[in-house]
Amino acid sequence: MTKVGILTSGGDCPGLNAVIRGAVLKGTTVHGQQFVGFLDGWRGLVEGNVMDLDRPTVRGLSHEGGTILGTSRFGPYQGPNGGAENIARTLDRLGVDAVIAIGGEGTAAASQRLYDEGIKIVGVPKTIDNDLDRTDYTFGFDTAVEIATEAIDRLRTTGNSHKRCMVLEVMGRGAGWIALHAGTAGGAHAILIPEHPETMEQICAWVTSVRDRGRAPMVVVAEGFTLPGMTEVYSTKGLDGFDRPRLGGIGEVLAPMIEERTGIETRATVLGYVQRGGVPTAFDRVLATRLGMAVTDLVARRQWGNMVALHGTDIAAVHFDEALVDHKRVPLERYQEMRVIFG
Ligand SMILES: Nc1ncnc2c1ncn2[C@@H]1O[C@H](COP(=O)(O)OP(=O)(O)O)[C@@H](O)[C@H]1O
Ligand SMILES: O=P(O)(O)OC[C@H]1O[C@](O)(COP(=O)(O)O)[C@@H](O)[C@@H]1O
Ligand SMILES: [Mg+2]
Repeated sequence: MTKVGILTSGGDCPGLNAVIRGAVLKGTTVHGQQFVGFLDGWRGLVEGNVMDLDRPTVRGLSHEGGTILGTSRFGPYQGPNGGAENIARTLDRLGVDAVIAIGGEGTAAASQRLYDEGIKIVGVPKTIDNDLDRTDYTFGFDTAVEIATEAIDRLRTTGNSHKRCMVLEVMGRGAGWIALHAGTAGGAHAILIPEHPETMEQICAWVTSVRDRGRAPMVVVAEGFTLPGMTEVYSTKGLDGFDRPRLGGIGEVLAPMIEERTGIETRATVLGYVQRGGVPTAFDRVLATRLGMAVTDLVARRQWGNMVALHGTDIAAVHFDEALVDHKRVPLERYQEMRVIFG
């Protein structure tokens, strides 16, 4: 019987538990596989820290946010027990034949490296920002868009009451998908994303034209947005575990600038981690469940070095290295499609 170890790595997002449940249910019933979970991402694999995963453990999990396995930004090459050789020994000791790594581009890069060094590993793509290439959507993104859209709807009523300009900052480090989708759904008057800088003059022109029609302007900005002339993303919170700037706060920077230049009272709201917490939407549960089920097929077929992906409505297999060539950013045409109705 094949024993499979599952781990969740990198930032969490709603749907991770549904992947775990999908994998355990299909893996045990269809492929006769047995499962354990590595605790806290790669750390559990490196340190050999596992929990059993069987049918009762995953009961009712698909609607639960977060990950029952825990996650971290610990890397598989970190520490005295890190590296492919040590990991192979640990897997041997635990009787684990294969690894399923659920994570984003960092996790996929680490998985690719381990695969190159002989570890039997497959993956499931995860990113709240929806910026992993070679998969149409990632689970968690739809939930984040839903939460951000509700925030826009709520900010709109208070903005209207006070005739204020409301700025909502959402996640999106290098890709503005959450801002674009939530801003579109919520009817924002301007959507600002990392891929396409806009000048302060243009932003204020949109805001002013909305006010001149007697409406309260709504601006949605992704945390990775930069104004022309800014050489770095806005960050005041130091670096994360992988030496990237911790983002957040560009909305608070823009609000007083808009107020000063337009004379319109402006308030900023940073949505932050609310976007990543709680119950996944039905769409995300379905996607996560299907990906979890499909990744057990990769194990059964011994398609090491691949991750599952959504292509249209089908689940496909994609090599880690193919998925890592590019980030999936918002194309200019896709942004311009909405930009024509800003203001
Ligand atoms: N190129 C790499 N080689 C080895 N390990 C990596 C690499 N990139 C990321 N990692 C490890 O994988 C962890 C997860 O990656 P990270 O980018 O934080 O999350 P995500 O998988 O969500 O993108 C990182 O904290 C790091 O320890
Ligand atoms: O504070 P943390 O956990 O590092 O996460 C914050 C960052 O992770 C993100 O949510 C993106 O992560 P993923 O795309 O890997 O899900 C960014 O939008 C945000 O800047
Ligand atoms: Mg990453």
